[in-house]
Amino acid sequence: MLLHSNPGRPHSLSPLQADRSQPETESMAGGKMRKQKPSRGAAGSSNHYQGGIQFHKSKGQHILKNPLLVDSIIQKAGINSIDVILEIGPGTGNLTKKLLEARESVIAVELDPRMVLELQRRFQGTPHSNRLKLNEGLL
Ligand SMILES: C[S@@+](CC[C@H](N)C(=O)[O-])C[C@H]1O[C@@H](n2cnc3c(N)ncnc32)[C@H](O)[C@@H]1O
Repeated sequence: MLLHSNPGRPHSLSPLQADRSQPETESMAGGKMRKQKPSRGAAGSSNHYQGGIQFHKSKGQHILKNPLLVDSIIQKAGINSIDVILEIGPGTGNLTKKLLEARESVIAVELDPRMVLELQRRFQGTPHSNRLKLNEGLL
């Protein structure tokens, strides 16, 4: 979910909702995608993998695959460079990356420590890292 601080126009947009119109998603994180056979968890929810991370649908871990969809989310959110974005659940950071490239300041809160690690790996030492505040936790 994406929230941004535009005083005149409070707005939220859920990538999860946007994603449902797309086929099953699973790619595009920092490295190359390794395709593996999906498995079924004990609760019956299917999981899938990307770059060695197993995603849990029960936690809403549907990763944005299509860069055009990411662009469209950013465009529809109507954000601009003076906004501070609160991104709830950045996952592996595909949307985060585009936001940072668009010179946005991002506060990202992610409940899954594995994703937090992936985000740290992905953004640490990049030119954008000073505009990203990463927090592990539940919102
Ligand atoms: C749809 S995925 C993120 C997709 C991501 N935006 C992308 O660009 O690929 C949702 C993420 O939100 C996290 N999440 C779910 N509920 C949360 C909560 N209440 N607080 C923080 N993170 C949460 C999940 O662990 C998951 O990584």
